[in-house]
Amino acid sequence: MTDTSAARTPREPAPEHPAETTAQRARLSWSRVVLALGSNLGNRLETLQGAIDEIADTPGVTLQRVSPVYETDPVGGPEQGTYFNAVVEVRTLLTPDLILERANSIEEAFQRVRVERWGPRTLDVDVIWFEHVTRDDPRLTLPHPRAHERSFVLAPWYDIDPEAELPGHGPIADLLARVGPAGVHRRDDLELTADR
Ligand SMILES: Nc1ncnc2c1ncn2[C@@H]1O[C@H](COP(=O)(O)OP(=O)(O)OP(=O)(O)O)[C@@H](O)[C@H]1O
Ligand SMILES: Nc1nc2c(c(=O)[nH]1)N=C(CO)CN2
Repeated sequence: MTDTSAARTPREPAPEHPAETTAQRARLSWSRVVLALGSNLGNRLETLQGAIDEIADTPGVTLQRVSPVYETDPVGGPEQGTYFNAVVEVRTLLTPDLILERANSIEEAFQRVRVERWGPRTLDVDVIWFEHVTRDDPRLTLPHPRAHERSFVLAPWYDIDPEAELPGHGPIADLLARVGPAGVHRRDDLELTADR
């Protein structure tokens, strides 16, 4: 197929920046994205709320939905304390790479230190699903390569979007039924808020 993105017809508006192509401008549309948050060190609830506030403060990102909090048994890694997990849905103008960059910088703001794989952490922010995007890149795999088998992701996600589907794996309702409810407990006595 011929790439006609650089060819402009006389009726097409001039780019705002001389180097900006039609294709680049077309990318400025809102995408839905699901992010998963986890914490098992320090004040877990305060950390999750702080991360949500940072996400909401990100230019080009609007927070749509925040899940209930789940207390969950650690999966993998060394012996460690239980996690608080939650999921948020946002809409964004940012690219997947920029969303990952932002997720990593929010982790760093909460003194996340990478010591060992699946080890305890103050904050983990994973990109679970990015509308219309699948990719195999190890720096950013979409959807998240382990989301389909993680009840600590599926249970809170199901609460805010029971119809959601994971590309390549099917409806999250089916995935959640498959992994079962063991090790995840909804903490209805705790709340995260979208509007602070
Ligand atoms: N969808 C994704 N979301 C977040 N990080 C990803 C994703 N796909 C690939 N990565 C890469 O995975 C690397 C390790 O991420 P991280 O340290 O958060 O792993 P983890 O939380 O310990 O384990 P897991 O990847 O199983 O959730 C990151 O440097 C990141 O570049
Ligand atoms: N319960 C629970 N277990 C985990 C979690 C997590 O967020 N919750 N995150 C991990 C790496 O992303 C590994 N194991």
